Amino acid sequence: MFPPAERWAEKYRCALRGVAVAVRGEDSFWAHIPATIAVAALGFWLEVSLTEWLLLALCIGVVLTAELFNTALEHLAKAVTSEHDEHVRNALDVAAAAVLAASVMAKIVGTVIFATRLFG
Ligand SMILES: Nc1ncnc2c1ncn2[C@@H]1O[C@H](COP(=O)(O)OP(=O)(O)OP(=O)(O)O)[C@@H](O)[C@H]1O
Repeated sequence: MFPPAERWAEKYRCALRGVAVAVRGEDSFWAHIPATIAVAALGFWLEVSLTEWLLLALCIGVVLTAELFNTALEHLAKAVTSEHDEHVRNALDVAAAAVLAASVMAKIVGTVIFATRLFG
């Protein structure tokens, strides 16, 4: 059955709390802010098309989503053990690799869009 409205409200409250936890506790989250501002500024300056805006927004969303999952795993890892554990290490490194992969892909898409506008 479809959850009642109060359950949805609770789900959204938890999700928004998750955003607050990630933004407050995670330095690397803030590293994406200058890049996001630079992308938006370049987008306005170079007057990118609607499709290009959507692609850029998708890239930013994917990077931030990967960062949220990475932060979630870091919290879980801290709860599981404070000892050195190779499985925890692998899980955290793979999560960090996901952020790296999303960031590299976003940089490629952004560079192609802006370079095409500048030199195309
Ligand atoms: N319990 C553990 N066992 C083994 N390796 C670990 C463990 N905790 C962390 N590591 C290693 O340290 C790396 C960094 O861990 P983590 O991301 O939790 O710390 P951090 O440097 O504080 O990161 P951030 O600044 O993003 O919070 C991990 O990618 C992993 O390789």
